[in-house]
Amino acid sequence: MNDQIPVIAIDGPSGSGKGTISRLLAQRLGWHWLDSGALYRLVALTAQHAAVSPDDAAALAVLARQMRIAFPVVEGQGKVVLNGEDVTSAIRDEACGALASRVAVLPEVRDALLDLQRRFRVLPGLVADGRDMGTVVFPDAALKVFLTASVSARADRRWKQLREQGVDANLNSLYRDLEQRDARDRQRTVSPLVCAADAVKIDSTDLDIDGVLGRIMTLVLDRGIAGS
Ligand SMILES: Nc1ncnc2c1ncn2[C@@H]1O[C@H](COP(=O)(O)OP(=O)(O)OP(=O)(O)O)[C@@H](O)[C@H]1O
Ligand SMILES: Nc1ccn([C@H]2C[C@H](O)[C@@H](COP(=O)(O)O)O2)c(=O)n1
Repeated sequence: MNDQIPVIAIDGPSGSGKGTISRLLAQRLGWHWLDSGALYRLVALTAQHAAVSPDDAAALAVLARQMRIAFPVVEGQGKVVLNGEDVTSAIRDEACGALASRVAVLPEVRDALLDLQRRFRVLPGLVADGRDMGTVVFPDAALKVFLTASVSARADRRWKQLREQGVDANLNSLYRDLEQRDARDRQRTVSPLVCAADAVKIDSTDLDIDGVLGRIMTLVLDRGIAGS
């Protein structure tokens, strides 16, 4: 039974910093990391490659179950490999994120990814980030964090992130995209983005990355979830 293996669930809206914080936290603890959003992005990319409609729930679920995924670390960089192809950059573009948000509303797709996500729970522990880590996938997580930030702060961060990658993005359209994505993630009927009743809410609007990480590490140590 792997329910003895500790999980820290970090949920929140797009751009709140879940991925950055979870990766750093997993590194700090020496635990595994699950970026569940990457799985939905991989379904979206697979659907695009196979010319499957984002509304064809049954076909998408079949694709989701057939995906061969690996997360190797190459020269210190985490990579995402889908059916033998390096798709690390391809899954990160805004169009793929928007399509992922669409396929993620489908219960058949969510169901197809459930066991896959739970298989990441291996010793010594797992930091899992997404929208429903604390509510659906790991409801028994030792610590649940709901990370938020204002839409303006998130749009600004995304704009800077894209600029660093050499992508010329428009701040207003990023703001609108985030609002749309938030609405879809919060309003879907299955596993909507909600703060679990037993989650600790952290608003990172006025906190830097070290500030957020420091707060979570304090919770981890106070609760005796990990040694250091
Ligand atoms: N507290 C913070 N202060 C400033 N910048 C931050 C903070 N947290 C994250 N960032 C930056 O914001 C950007 C978005 O963060 P990240 O990709 O981790 O968000 P996310 O919630 O995982 O988004 P998504 O759900 O869309 O994958 C990154 O460039 C990251 O470095
Ligand atoms: N546990 C999850 C993770 C992600 N999604 C959906 C919602 C997002 O719009 C999309 C991409 O996620 P991101 O990489 O931006 O974190 O996937 C979800 O529904 N449940």
